[in-house]
Formats: sequence, C-alpha cells, structure tokens
Amino acid sequence: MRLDYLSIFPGYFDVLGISLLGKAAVNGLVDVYAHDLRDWTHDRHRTVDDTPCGGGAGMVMKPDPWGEAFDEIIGTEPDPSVHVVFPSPSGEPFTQSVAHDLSSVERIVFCCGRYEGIDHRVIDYARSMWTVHEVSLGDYVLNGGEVAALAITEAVVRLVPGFMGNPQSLAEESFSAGQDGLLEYPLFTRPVSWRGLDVPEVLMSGHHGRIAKWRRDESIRLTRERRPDLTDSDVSARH
Ligand SMILES: CC(C)N1CCN(Cc2ccc(Cn3ccc4ccc(-c5n[nH]c(N)c5C#N)cc43)cc2)CC1
Repeated sequence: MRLDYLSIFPGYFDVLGISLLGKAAVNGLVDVYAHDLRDWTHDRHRTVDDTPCGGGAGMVMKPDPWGEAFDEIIGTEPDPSVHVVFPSPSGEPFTQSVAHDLSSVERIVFCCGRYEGIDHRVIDYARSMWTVHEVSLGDYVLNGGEVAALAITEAVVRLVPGFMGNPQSLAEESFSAGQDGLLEYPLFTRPVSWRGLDVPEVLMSGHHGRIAKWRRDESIRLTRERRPDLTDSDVSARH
C-alpha cells in the first residue's frame, strides 16, 4: 500500500515513522510519502490561499497548486484504483466500514486542507479522475485535515493483512462486524486486587461460559448506556 499526503504542514506525517506504522513501513507493507503543497506554487510568497468568491470570512485554498501536485504525484490519466481522501467538516462520517474498504486499496492520497477549506473544483476534478472520499471524523472542528488524515491512516493500516501481530484482536473490537456493533466489555489484568479494587470474580473463575456471558452482558449494558444509537430495535430485542 502506498500512502501520499499533500499538506502545507508535511511535518505532521513524520510521526508515521514511529511504532507500528514504522514497522509496517520497514516491512514494506506500507510506503509513506509526505509532500509540501507549497512546492507547487510559483510566487515569492509560495501562496496557497485567496479570499472566497462571493465574500465571507477567512481564506480558501487555491486550486492551482493542488492540480499541479496531482499531475506530478498521481498523474494526468483517470485511474479509479487510486483513492483520494479529503478530510472535511462537511464530509460523510468516517466509519470502521470505510476503514475496512480502504484497507484493501493499493494507493491512497490524502489531501489535507487548511483555512476554510479547498476550492471545490479541486474535489470535482479529483472525482473526475479517481475514487474520492470526502470524510469527516466527527462533529467537532479541527483546524485542518492533517490530524484527521493521521487518524484515518491508523484505522486503515491496522486492518491491512500482516500488519497486526494478532489478527484475532481485530475480530473482537468494537465497531467490527463480529460484535453485533456493540461496545467492548471492560478489560482487566493482574494484580487481581489493586488499591482496594478487585477484578470481577467471574473473570477469575475459569468458567468460560460464564465469562462469555458476563462479557456479553457488559457490552450490552455499556452500549445501551453510552451509545443507544448503536442499538437498533432488532439488536435490543435480541439482547
Ligand atoms: C460560514 C463559514 C465562514 N464557516 C467557515 C467554517 N466552516 C467550518 C470549518 C471549520 C474548520 C475548518 C478548518 N479545516 C480546513 C480543512 C479541514 C479539514 C477537516 C476539518 C475537520 N474539522 N472537523 C472534522 N471532523 C474535520 C475532518 N475530517 C477541518 C478543516 C474548515 C471549515 C463552517 C462555515
């Protein structure tokens, strides 16, 4: 998998050389390339923004540098196998399902906007050339797309076959299909007693059936309390 990042702050992506992502890069599972959008400007100030047409607050990212960067980094021929991700506050929700879909893609280009956003023609042009995902991490406001691109990267790359040491741990996670969309149960490890707080006895019983039931009940309880949106009527009826 090749990952490209276009940003006026390419240094954000230095972190991808650390920890698991670093290992994936070393193992050749993932190739990471960060690019400074200003390298495709031609004025002395390396200008990437301008005032919004029609007025309004803030600045908008000019289309020209993006187009020239696309030409050099991706190419000038349409190729639907290239997936271009635009993090955006007005994007579709980024979900585990989208992460799963992207984990089997060979090439992803992340376009990280700043200011009030990117001239919409850039996204329209990208849609005419590649497979585009305009996605939002959630209903809160970031200053740009870089942090979102990092989060999306981690969610996607950890699903790439061969990346995680223990693929079984992926199967038991929240939001993965295998858990009926329920939140994960509480986790415990040694010591059994810690600052007057004990591990639930059932988990030390060695009775696998009771343990499985306790975990399921806890997942249902937590999901009903914290994420009623995840419990549809069918799921509620089943539990
Ligand atoms: C009326 C008019 C003046 N308002 C102007 C501000 N608009 C919202 C607005 C707010 C901040 C930014 C900053 N920004 C630039 C690129 C960019 C990419 C992603 C995100 C982002 N924020 N939150 C997420 N979950 C995101 C994701 N993924 C934020 C970004 C861009 C846009 C709302 C309308």
